[in-house]
Amino acid sequence: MASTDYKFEGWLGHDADSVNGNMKWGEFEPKKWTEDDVDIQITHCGICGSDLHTLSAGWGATPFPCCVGHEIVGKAVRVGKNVKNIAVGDRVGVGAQAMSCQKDDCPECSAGLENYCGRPQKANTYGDVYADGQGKSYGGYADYNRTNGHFVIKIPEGLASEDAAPMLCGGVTVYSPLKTNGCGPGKTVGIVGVGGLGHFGVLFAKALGADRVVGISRKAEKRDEVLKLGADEYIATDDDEDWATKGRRSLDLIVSTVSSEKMPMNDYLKLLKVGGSLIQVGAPDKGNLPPINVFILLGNGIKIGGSGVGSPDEIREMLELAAEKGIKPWVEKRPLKDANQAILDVKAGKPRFRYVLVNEKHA
Ligand SMILES: NC(=O)c1ccc[n+]([C@@H]2O[C@H](COP(=O)([O-])OP(=O)(O)OC[C@H]3O[C@@H](n4cnc5c(N)ncnc54)[C@H](O)[C@@H]3O)[C@@H](O)[C@H]2O)c1
Ligand SMILES: [Zn+2]
Repeated sequence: MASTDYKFEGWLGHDADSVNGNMKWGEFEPKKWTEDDVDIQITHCGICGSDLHTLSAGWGATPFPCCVGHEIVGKAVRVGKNVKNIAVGDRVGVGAQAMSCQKDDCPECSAGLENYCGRPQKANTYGDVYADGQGKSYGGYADYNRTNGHFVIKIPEGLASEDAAPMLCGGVTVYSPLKTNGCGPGKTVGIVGVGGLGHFGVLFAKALGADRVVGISRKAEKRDEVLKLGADEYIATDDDEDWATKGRRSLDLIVSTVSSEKMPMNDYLKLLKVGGSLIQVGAPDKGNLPPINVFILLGNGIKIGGSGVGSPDEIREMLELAAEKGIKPWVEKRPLKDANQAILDVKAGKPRFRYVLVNEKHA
C-alpha cells in the first residue's frame, strides 16, 4: 500500500470572477476513496477553453468551489485493488471524463462509447457531483487528483508529458470526429478556429492521411504559424470577404472548434462538397449556434453534427498514433503557481497553441 499522507490542494475558483485571475490556492476534499480509484501526483495539466467556460459559469451554474483542469498527467501513487490497468509508479493521465455507469446493459458503455453514457453516474473530471454520494469532482490545477481507474490512461513512453497532457481533452475532441467521419486519404478537411483544439485538428487530420487540410480562422496574423503546423492552406475570414465563394464546395469534412455565437456558420457550410459534414465541437456559453439557413443544407445535401470528447479507447488509440508518428503539439509550459496569469493570457488569445501548467513540486 502506497503512502496516503498527501493533501489535495489546488487553484480553486470560488465564484464566476475567478476567470479574471482570481482563483485562490486551497485545500479540497476529493471524491470518497474506493478500490476502483487511482490517486495521481500531478506533474502537468493543460489549459482547455472549457476551463474558462466553467470558471466564468458561462455554461450554467458551476458548483463552486471548483478546481478546473482536465488534461492531467502525473504519477499513480495509490491504486485501488480493483484497478487492473494501472500500477503504482505508472505515468498516467486523465481527460475530461471521470466516470460513467460502466454497466453491460448500457448501450453506450458496453460499446466503448463511455463519453456518451446517458446515465446519472456519468461525471466530468471537475465541477461535477458524483451520483452515488461520493462527493464532487476536482480537476488538475492541483497537486493531486483522484479518478476512477477506468478513466485513467497509461501514457506511452514515446510521448513527453507536456505533449500528452493536452491531447487527453483537446486532442481527442478533434481526433474522435475526424476518425468517425472518415478523415483519411482522398479527403479534404477544414478546421475552423485554430486555437488549442484546432491546432490538434490540423495535426491529426494530416496524421490520418487527409489529402488537404485547410485551417480557417479570423485573423491573417496566424497564417504562417498554421502553415508551419502542417496545414496546406489557411483562410483568414476577417481578411477576405469572398472566402466562402472562393472555397465553395471544396471540403469533405469540417470540424468547428469555434465557440462564438457570432461565427459565420452559413459561410462555413458553403465550403462543404455535396454529402459533406460539419461537426461542431466548440461549445458556446449558452449552447446556441447562429441561425442555420436550411436552404444551404438541402441545396448542398450536407449534414451538421456534434461530437463530445472521446472514449478511453479512443484516447489510447490517439496517444499510440501520436507516439508512432512523432506528432509534436505546440505547447508552452507555464508554472502552476502562475495559473491565474495563464488564464488571463488565454483570455487575451496569446497561446500558440496550448498552455500546459507544470507542477514544479512534482515535475
Ligand atoms: N466538444 C467537446 O467535447 C469539447 C471538448 C473540449 C473543448 N470544447 C470546447 O471547444 C472550444 C474551443 O476550445 P479550445 O480549448 O480550443 O479554446 P481556444 O481558446 O484554445 O481556441 C478557440 C479558438 O477559436 C478562435 N475563434 C473564436 N471565435 C472565432 C470565430 N468567430 N471564427 C474563427 N475562429 C474563432 C479563437 O481565436 C481561438 O483560436 C471551447 O468552447 C471548448 O469549451 C469542446
Ligand atoms: Zn477540455
